[in-house]
Amino acid sequence: MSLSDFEVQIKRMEGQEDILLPQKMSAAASGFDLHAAVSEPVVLAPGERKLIPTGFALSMSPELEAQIRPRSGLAFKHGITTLNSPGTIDADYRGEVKVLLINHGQEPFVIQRNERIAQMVFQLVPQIGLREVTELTETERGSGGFGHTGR
Ligand SMILES: O=c1ccn([C@H]2C[C@H](O)[C@@H](COP(=O)(O)OP(=O)(O)OP(=O)(O)O)O2)c(=O)[nH]1
Ligand SMILES: [Mg+2]
Repeated sequence: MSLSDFEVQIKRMEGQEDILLPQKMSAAASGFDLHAAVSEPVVLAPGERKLIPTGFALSMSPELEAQIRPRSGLAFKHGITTLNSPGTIDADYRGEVKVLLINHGQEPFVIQRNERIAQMVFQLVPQIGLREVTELTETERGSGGFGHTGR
């Protein structure tokens, strides 16, 4: 199997010639790190959320999706995470990819242009057909959930 089984097209937004494109930081990293395409430094106050542009848009085949996930280092050190984690980039979305960051930390956090703010992981999406029925198959678990097997 080749190293790139799928080609995803990426297009810079206008005026973003200097923005770093998503980048894998190690050979087998699962995510491409995403860079902030802010025109000037952006401050996230404690508790504040902001939509941060990345400077690019994507085109991929319908069998794929991209997930926007937090970087654990930012989460651990600064309480910075993605609010809608994992964010969903639909295969047919052609707008700019954006990252919804929230500051769960105690200190203001400054985002600089081209800083790595999140990561993007591509996933296969099985094509599912939903079929309505009146009876579901029986299982041992049945409707037990939400901790019914204990803590
Ligand atoms: O973190 C994210 C999440 C979403 N999107 C873009 C791509 C995605 O395809 C689109 C819609 O996202 P989603 O389906 O999560 O949001 P929605 O509230 O259901 O909006 P819509 O009604 O447009 O589907 O917004 C991003 O750029 N970043
Ligand atoms: Mg949606």
